[in-house]
Amino acid sequence: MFDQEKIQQATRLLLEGIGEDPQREGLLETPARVARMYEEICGGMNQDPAEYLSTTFEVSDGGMVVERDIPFHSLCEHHLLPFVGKAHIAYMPNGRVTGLSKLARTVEVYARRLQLQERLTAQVADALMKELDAKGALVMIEAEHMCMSMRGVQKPGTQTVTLVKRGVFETDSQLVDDFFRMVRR
Ligand SMILES: Nc1nc2c(ncn2[C@@H]2O[C@H](COP(=O)(O)OP(=O)(O)OP(=O)(O)O)[C@@H](O)[C@H]2O)c(=O)[nH]1
Ligand SMILES: [Zn+2]
Repeated sequence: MFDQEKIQQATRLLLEGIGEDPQREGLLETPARVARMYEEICGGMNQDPAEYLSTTFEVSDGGMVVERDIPFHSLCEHHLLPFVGKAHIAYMPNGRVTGLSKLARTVEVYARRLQLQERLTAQVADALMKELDAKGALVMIEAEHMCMSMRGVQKPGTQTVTLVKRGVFETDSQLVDDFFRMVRR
């Protein structure tokens, strides 16, 4: 359950911790804004992708489906800073396909949580396998982590690329080559 009051208290403490005065005019509403913001950007925590992926349509001869360049933002669980990028999804249907928007919605469900990029990538692939009973799924995510850009090692522009293959994509390298051609144009 999302606790708006706790986030507000924590935000006031955070402001004090960095030497700010939570009572100054510009900051008075900040705890409430931050609480609303977290409820929004962590809104995937109470969602299950099955809710979306249950919308399916029959196909008799379904080839690979690729949705590329799905923009997303998530929060790294180590620093609570955003990581931002694009997800590319492929799956091999098993008699049924889902609605195109549902692939992007599945990314949203898992991105709107505290995450590791590797886990996000695997969770999307596993959801497609389970909920669509797909013959295979492949998810590639490219993202820039603000915790590497704004602080710490300070390497803005660095892209982290993660890839998870399930089912037929684990054994059929031709399919994986096709995916890369489709994603890279
Ligand atoms: N594998 C993985 N690591 C991540 C992700 N997001 C952030 N990290 C890393 O998590 C690590 C945490 O390392 P720590 O040494 O515990 O924390 P830190 O002292 O803040 O690390 P630096 O970022 O190197 O300053 C860092 O190397 C981050 O780059 C992610 O999605 N996946
Ligand atoms: Zn981080």
